[in-house]
Amino acid sequence: MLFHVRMDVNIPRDLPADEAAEIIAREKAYSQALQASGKWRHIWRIAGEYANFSILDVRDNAELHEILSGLPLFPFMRIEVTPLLRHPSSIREDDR
Ligand SMILES: O=C(O)C[C@H]1C=CC(=O)O1
Repeated sequence: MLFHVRMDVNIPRDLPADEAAEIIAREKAYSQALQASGKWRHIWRIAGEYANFSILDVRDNAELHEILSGLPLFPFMRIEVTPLLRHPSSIREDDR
């Protein structure tokens, strides 16, 4: 199942810089492992914002929730999820 996910990050200003850097480093490793697995198909920075648009390809809603709630930055994120399905005019056979 494909999902479009928007993640907006808001790290509190009073979080010590070294703690923030450590969380961001864990977030990067977590995201890159999921990208390598194929579950996190795309990630794009939204220009001018500390936010991204991502496409996740997961088994079901429960797996999506597990992945998103496991993000190291999850406590500092606002997340919006939009379910996707193949468009009848799509020529991409791998869209599903
Ligand atoms: O920077 C972001 O958009 C937040 C987050 C999502 C993946 C990642 O590596 O960082």
